[in-house]
Amino acid sequence: MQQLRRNRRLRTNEAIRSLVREHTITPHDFLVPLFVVEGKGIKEEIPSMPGYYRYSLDLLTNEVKELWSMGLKSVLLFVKVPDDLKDNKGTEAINPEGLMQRAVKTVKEAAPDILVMTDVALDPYSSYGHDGIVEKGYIINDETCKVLAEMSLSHAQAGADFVAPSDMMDGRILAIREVLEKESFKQTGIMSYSAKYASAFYGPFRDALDSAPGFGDKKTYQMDFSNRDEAIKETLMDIDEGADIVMVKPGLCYLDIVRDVRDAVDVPVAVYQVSGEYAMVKAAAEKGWLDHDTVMLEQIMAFKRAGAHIIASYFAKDIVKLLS
Ligand SMILES: NCC(=O)CCC(=O)O
Ligand SMILES: [Mg+2]
Repeated sequence: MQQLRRNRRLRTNEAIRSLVREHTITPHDFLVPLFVVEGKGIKEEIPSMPGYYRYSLDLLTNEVKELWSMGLKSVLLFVKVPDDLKDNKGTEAINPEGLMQRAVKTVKEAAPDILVMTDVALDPYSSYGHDGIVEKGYIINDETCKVLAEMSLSHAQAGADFVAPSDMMDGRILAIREVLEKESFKQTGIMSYSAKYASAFYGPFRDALDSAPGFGDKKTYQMDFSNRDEAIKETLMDIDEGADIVMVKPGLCYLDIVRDVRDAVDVPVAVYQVSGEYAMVKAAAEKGWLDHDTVMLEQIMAFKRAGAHIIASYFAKDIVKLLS
């Protein structure tokens, strides 16, 4: 029989390949994580994240302007808190003059139309390096939610457009939503880290913020990486509690979860390509074992294919430079 269908006709050259391409990457896909420190004139490279930096507020301004000029219109802020300001309750997290609150204002001054999201979790503020208040070695849930709600309100008052709770306490989305509604921050959004797994891929990030847990691990609140169905339960509960955007984290090992969530929900889905994923590519490329740019592109495209609407990635600038 004569062969009538030949799939390779659609791969003949770049023109036809681009004509039939199912997914594309644009600067609008990205949420750019930014690490902020106290001080002046600081742009320090994170040792386990080559090419990624912590900025003091004065230098953050230039970075934000550059992102904006590249078409990167959304940032996600993290702060590195000095040790002497850490305690069990994360008191510094709700200081209206705290580093996060000042960072929000700095970013908005540098680029007034940029979308500012703030990390909401106690770990950078916790003397134990945990995402909640510790009592007898256990991270207590409901008391922690109250602090997270106060913290979210404080970020909204500083000008944050979205708060992004990354802690995995039960019921924190509802606690945050109620406080924001009551205090007339009805327009402030919540991007929930809904399905966040207890992962060793967060290692370099904990170096970046000096936020590694001082005892134990995070398995009593973050998800077990053996579980798939549980991600849907977590995600649907957060949507019921008022989450505007949901997230799966980490990224590459969890593409099945990204697709499951995308098929199950009617809100935008974000994925977080975490520090360890970034570090692996950088390290292999440095050794000459992988081609940095094509591997980076292939991974980012995998997130789009899996169904992510939003990609939080340390590669955002690299990608935009490569595509332009
Ligand atoms: N809440 C942020 C993290 O837990 C870690 C992110 C990363 O490893 O990039
Ligand atoms: Mg949950």
